[in-house]
Amino acid sequence: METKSPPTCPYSVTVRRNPPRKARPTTTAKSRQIPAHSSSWTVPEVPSFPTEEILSMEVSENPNPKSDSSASENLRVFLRIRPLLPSTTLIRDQNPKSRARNVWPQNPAKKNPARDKISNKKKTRDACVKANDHQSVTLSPPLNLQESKRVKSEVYEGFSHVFASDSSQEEVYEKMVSPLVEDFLTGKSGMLATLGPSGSGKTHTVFGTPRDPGILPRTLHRIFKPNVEMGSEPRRSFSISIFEIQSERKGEKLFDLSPGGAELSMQNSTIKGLQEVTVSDARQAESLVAHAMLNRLTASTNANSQSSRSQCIINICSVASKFKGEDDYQGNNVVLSIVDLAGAEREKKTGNQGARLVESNFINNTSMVFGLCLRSLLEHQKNPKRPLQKHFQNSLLTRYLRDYLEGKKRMALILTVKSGEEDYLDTTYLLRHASPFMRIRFDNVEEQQNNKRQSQALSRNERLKRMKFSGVEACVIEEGNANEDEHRTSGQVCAKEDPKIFKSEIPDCASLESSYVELAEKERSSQIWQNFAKAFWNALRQYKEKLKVAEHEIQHLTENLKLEKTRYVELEKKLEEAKSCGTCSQQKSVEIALVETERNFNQREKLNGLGFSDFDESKADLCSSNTGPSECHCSPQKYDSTPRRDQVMFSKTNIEQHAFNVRAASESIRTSDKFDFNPDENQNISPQVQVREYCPSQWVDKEQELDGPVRSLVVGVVDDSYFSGEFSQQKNRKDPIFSGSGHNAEDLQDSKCLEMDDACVDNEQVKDAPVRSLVVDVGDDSSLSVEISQKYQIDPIFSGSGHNAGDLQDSICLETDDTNADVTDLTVSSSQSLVMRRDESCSSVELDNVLSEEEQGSSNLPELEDIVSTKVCATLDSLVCESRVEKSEELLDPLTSVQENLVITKDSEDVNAPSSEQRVDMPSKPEKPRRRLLPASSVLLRDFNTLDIDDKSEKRKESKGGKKFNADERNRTQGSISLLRLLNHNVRV
Ligand SMILES: Nc1ncnc2c1ncn2[C@@H]1O[C@H](COP(=O)(O)OP(=O)(O)OP(=O)(O)O)[C@@H](O)[C@H]1O
Repeated sequence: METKSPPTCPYSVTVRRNPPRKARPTTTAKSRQIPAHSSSWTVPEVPSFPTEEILSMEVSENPNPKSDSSASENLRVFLRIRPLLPSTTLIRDQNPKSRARNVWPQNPAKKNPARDKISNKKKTRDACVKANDHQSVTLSPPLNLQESKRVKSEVYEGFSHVFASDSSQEEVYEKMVSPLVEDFLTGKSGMLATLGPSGSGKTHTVFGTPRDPGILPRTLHRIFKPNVEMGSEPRRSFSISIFEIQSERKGEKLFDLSPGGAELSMQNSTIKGLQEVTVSDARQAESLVAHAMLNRLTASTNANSQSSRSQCIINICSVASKFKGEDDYQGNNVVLSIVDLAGAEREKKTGNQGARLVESNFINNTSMVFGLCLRSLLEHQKNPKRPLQKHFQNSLLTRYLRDYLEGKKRMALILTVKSGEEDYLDTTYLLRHASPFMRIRFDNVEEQQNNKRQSQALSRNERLKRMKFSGVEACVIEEGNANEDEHRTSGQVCAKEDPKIFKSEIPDCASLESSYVELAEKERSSQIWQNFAKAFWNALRQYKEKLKVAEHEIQHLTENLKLEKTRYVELEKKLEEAKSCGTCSQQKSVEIALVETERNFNQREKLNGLGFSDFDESKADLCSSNTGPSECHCSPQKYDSTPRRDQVMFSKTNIEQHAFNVRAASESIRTSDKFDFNPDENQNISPQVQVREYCPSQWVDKEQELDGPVRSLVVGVVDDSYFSGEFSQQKNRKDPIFSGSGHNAEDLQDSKCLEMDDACVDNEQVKDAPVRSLVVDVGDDSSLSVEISQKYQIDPIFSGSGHNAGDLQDSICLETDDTNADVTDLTVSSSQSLVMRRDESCSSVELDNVLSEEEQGSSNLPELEDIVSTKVCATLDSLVCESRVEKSEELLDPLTSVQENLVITKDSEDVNAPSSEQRVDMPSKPEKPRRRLLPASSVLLRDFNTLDIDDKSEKRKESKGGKKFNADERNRTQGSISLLRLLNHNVRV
């Protein structure tokens, strides 16, 4: 069978029970069985948890119903003070006739009647106990005790009522017995017991005299008194049973005091053989009582001429009667008991001997046990942990009165005391021990007695609540118990062979008591379950709040996780982009490595595989073929403002020295296809070696000092061919590495002139070389760096970096085989036209800070005050060297153009270049200005934005353009664009 699982509830609690028992097949269970073919079975609705009902319930703090003070009743304790009797009365009491029943030996106190008489007179004079009010008395010790033992007066209060010595029998009845009688008539059982020393008036209070009847005759009169209010005589019948418990040598025995009574026996608080004499009127009752009094054992003692020697119990039972077929529940099994106890005696005082002494011991023992039972009950009620002692087992009286002494039935006590000083000890002993009994409580005595009616009178709401928490079974059990109790009670009554009411009373009360106990337990369990449910609900509510908080935290963490994921994705994207640009980064890194390589001498050797001395032109040429792009890439690293600022400072500091800084950077060498940018080819660059062209006649070499490795460019002009070389030298190193011609700087400086045989490279080979860059590096301390790019030896482009002219003159050594020391007029046509003129003995360089109109618009270097950085398109046409113009024109391609940045110090307009002879002696000059020459690539990229490559190249191409270069026009343009893009991209990155 396919069953559907109930829908999951997020806040449901699964409770696993023990393995289920096999339930009995009931009709209801069978009706709920699901047929196998039923496919449309729906999940029964689970009743919701009765939270509202649980929370609306008010659980009492003390679930014990017995603690309800409203339903409890304290033991009523009355005190009656016997008046001081005149001496005559005492003497009369001591009449031997009246003491006929007393046994020998007589009271020894009788031996001196005169002394007793005197003492009695004294007693009548003083009273030790006086009633303060209706509830308290003052006990005053006699004078002798006050003086000797310093005993002080004591006040006892809290009594239900204190009957003074002058109180009447009627008053006692009305205030003490009448309420009990009324309760008895209304169906409430009760008991009244007298307790006091011998001769204190117990018997007098109970029975009285014919002239002044006691409480019993008055009760009987009250019971059989016609009820005027009801308008008709009550349909009741009462029975009276009177028996006594007297002592014997082996123990106690019971005697029925009713007429024809005999010795009785007791079994489980039930007296067998006790006659219950049904009386119909007060007269019959009084007759029965009088007969009992005659049969009661009394004796004359020194304390009382007619002292009671037994415990007398009178039970007035109300027999059930019917009102026209209806049961009168109020009259069923109601008993009013009156107990006249024998007074405790002091042997010293009574002088009892023999049988009297035995009786006295029995009386004292019974009184003591009675008191112990009440004390135990009191202590048990004070501290429930203390068990209720079973003192009742020590006497027949207490066994019979067990329910009363255990607080299960309501009772009252009347204490009788004698007010004489001689009775002070008896009085104080009684008050000290019996007055605390007034704190004994009788809880729900009436509910116990009317348990049946209470169970039937349970409200419907309470039944529903009990059904919820105790289940239907509990309610059924409860009802079953009630029925059982009812049947049990009725059965006991029916099975009772003895028609006496007293025998059936005790079991019935026991059943009611048991029912009450069960009910109390159920009530307590109900309270416990309510508390549990409330606590459980509070716990669930707290867990629910915690769960909400946890869910909120989880949601927050989830959102954070999403954000982190998005960030991760973005970072991945960026990483991919970076990877995609990895070539550029790699390119950049290569460029950085390149710069480092330039500054590292050893690195250079590794890259080239050549030392300076091992330089080979062919290899240099090969390297130059790979260095074309590298020249384009090394620039971004040095294309910053640092060189410019250095130039500014340099120019300022060298104004007086007529120095000018010329910085020429060949930015774009477009004379060859190899200058097309290809970043993948950067790894094999060799920027140190550049062979551009052979200078036809002169060498221009100089060492440059930088902060790091020094790059200097040596241009050798040999006849009709250029030799362009670049060597590197580290700072403070005198062994620069020359690349391109195989000559070191020292050789160049020392000789100032390179022999063609040594430096010259095969002219034809050079002409075929694709690299067309010529860099002229001039100056010892100050240098002029000129880079000339040329393709096919036509129209070299001059690019210079700022150095003073004097140094230029000193450093430049342009020698030609043909026209050595001829005056050379070098003119740089640029925005700041530089004209270097050189006479025969020396070269002179003139700087004209005049911007050409053609390039003024593209000039973009207004920042520096003393430095004008412009793009210079220098050709050998504009750079006129008189002595070799012709040769150079023959060699240079007019169409070749190089954009140069020329930074010129304004103050160095006129520079007298030293003669060649002076130049020979230049190393001997003590003072040399500092030289600072940046590499051509750095210069190139620093002023990158100022370049106007395309236009000028186009113009120059057009101006000098021959048909030969028209074919390469497209390539050059693309190369420039590629270079431009590359530089732009690197600058942004
Ligand atoms: N309130 C009273 N007014 C007048 N006389 C009283 C009062 N109480 C007691 N008496 C008298 O005191 C005497 C002793 O009383 P009673 O026999 O009742 O004492 P008791 O306590 O019963 O003594 P016991 O315990 O020995 O029987 C009786 O003669 C009685 O008449």
